[in-house]
Amino acid sequence: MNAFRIGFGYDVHQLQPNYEFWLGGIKLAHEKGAVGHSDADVLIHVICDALLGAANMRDIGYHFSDKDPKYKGIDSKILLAEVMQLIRDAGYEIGNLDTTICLQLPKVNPHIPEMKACLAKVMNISEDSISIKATTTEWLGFVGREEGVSAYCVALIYKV
Ligand SMILES: Nc1ccn([C@@H]2O[C@H](COP(=O)(O)O)[C@@H](O)[C@H]2O)c(=O)n1
Ligand SMILES: C[C@@]1(CO)OP(=O)(O)OP(=O)(O)OC[C@H]1O
Repeated sequence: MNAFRIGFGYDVHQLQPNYEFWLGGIKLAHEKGAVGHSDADVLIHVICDALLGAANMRDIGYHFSDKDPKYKGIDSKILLAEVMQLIRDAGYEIGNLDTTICLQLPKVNPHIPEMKACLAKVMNISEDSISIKATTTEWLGFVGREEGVSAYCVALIYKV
């Protein structure tokens, strides 16, 4: 049975002062931002990894190397659009995505509708296909110490 395939993504980025905080395609106002070679949008990165994993097409760093100056500071929405092209070129469409952001502060719930609208537009899928959830880690670990943000995504894709 090859019609439906699932994929999983996990990623972490450091949080530091004087960096922008891009998450789910939008910029959050916060005293810390995410550090990476790209804009460090951890939610988009896990979506890319889950989709690539579902299609058995390696991972985000395989396609967009963090050693390549071409990707320095790049808007992760551009990478997501390229991943969607790879997935569709291989004959797949998205079933649904379910994601969890692990972040102590700030609260992201008020921003989730805007993130969903943004991602749905980039991916050309319905907002109903994208679930975004958030949790703190109750002040425990690197997330709890506000040293970093992590995220998880599971994705279902199917052959069209
Ligand atoms: N950065 C975050 C973290 C959590 N939320 C929302 O708050 C709820 C309670 O968080 P717990 O970690 O105490 O379970 C959580 O279910 C989310 O709805 C958030 O918006 N932003
Ligand atoms: C996105 C890429 C490329 O700019 O860089 P980062 O922003 O460092 O992100 P990460 O998830 O660590 O690795 C994937 C890289 O391909």
